[in-house]
Amino acid sequence: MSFCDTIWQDVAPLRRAILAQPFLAELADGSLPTESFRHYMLQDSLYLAEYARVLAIAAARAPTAAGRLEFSDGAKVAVQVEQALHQAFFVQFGVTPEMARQAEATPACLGYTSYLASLAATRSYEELIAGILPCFWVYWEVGCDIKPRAVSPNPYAAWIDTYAAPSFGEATDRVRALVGEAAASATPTTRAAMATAFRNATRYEWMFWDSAYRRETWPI
Ligand SMILES: Cc1ncc(C[n+]2csc(CCO)c2C)c(N)n1
Repeated sequence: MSFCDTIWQDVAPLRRAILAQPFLAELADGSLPTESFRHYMLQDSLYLAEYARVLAIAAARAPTAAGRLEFSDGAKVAVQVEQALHQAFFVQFGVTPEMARQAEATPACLGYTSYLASLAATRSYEELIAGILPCFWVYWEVGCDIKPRAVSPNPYAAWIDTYAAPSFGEATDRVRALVGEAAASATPTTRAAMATAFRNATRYEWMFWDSAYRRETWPI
C-alpha cells in the first residue's frame, strides 16, 4: 500500500466520525440552522487567511517546481475563490461587514491554524505538507459524500458543489501526489512524523465542524 493510502486508512475512524457529524447531515438536508452556518463561515474566513499563509510557506520551501506551483496556486485560490464564496454567503446569510470585523478565532480555529503554522515554522517540509493535505482530502471526501444525499433546492448548494467539483478532486490528487513523493524519499522517522501531522490535522477538521455546530466561544 502507498504511504498516502496507509495514512488514509489509519484515520478511517476519524473520517467516519467526520461523515457522521450532525453539522454535515443537516447541511445536506438543508436543515442546518443559519446561525451555525454563519459561525462556520466567519471562522472559515479566519482559517482561510491563515491557511493561505501556510501554503505560501510550503511553496517557498518546496524542493520541486511542481510543489512551488501547486502550493503558490493553492495560496492564491484560498485567498481569492474561497473568499468570493464567503462574500456570496455573507450576503445570503446576513453576515454584516461589522460581524466579520469583530469575529475572533475560536479555540478550534486558532488551534488548527496555529498547529499548521507551527509545522511551517519548526518542522520539516515533509511534515508540513502532510499537515496541509487533510484540508484538501477530507473536504473532497465530504463533498463527494454529501452531494448525492443533498436535497435540492438547498441553501448550502454552492458550498457542497465547491467541494464535490471534479477540479477540486484534481487539486486534491496533485497535493496527495506531492505528499507521496516526499514520503518516498523520507526516512522512517520523518514518515512517522508525517503520519502524525496528517492525523492531527484530520482531528482539527472534525473539531472545526463540531465547534461550528456548537457555536463554540471561548470559555473565559
Ligand atoms: C476548516 C477548513 N478546512 C478545509 C477547507 C477547504 N479548503 C480551504 S483552502 C483550500 C485549498 C485552496 O483553496 C481548501 C481545500 C476549508 N474551507 N475549511
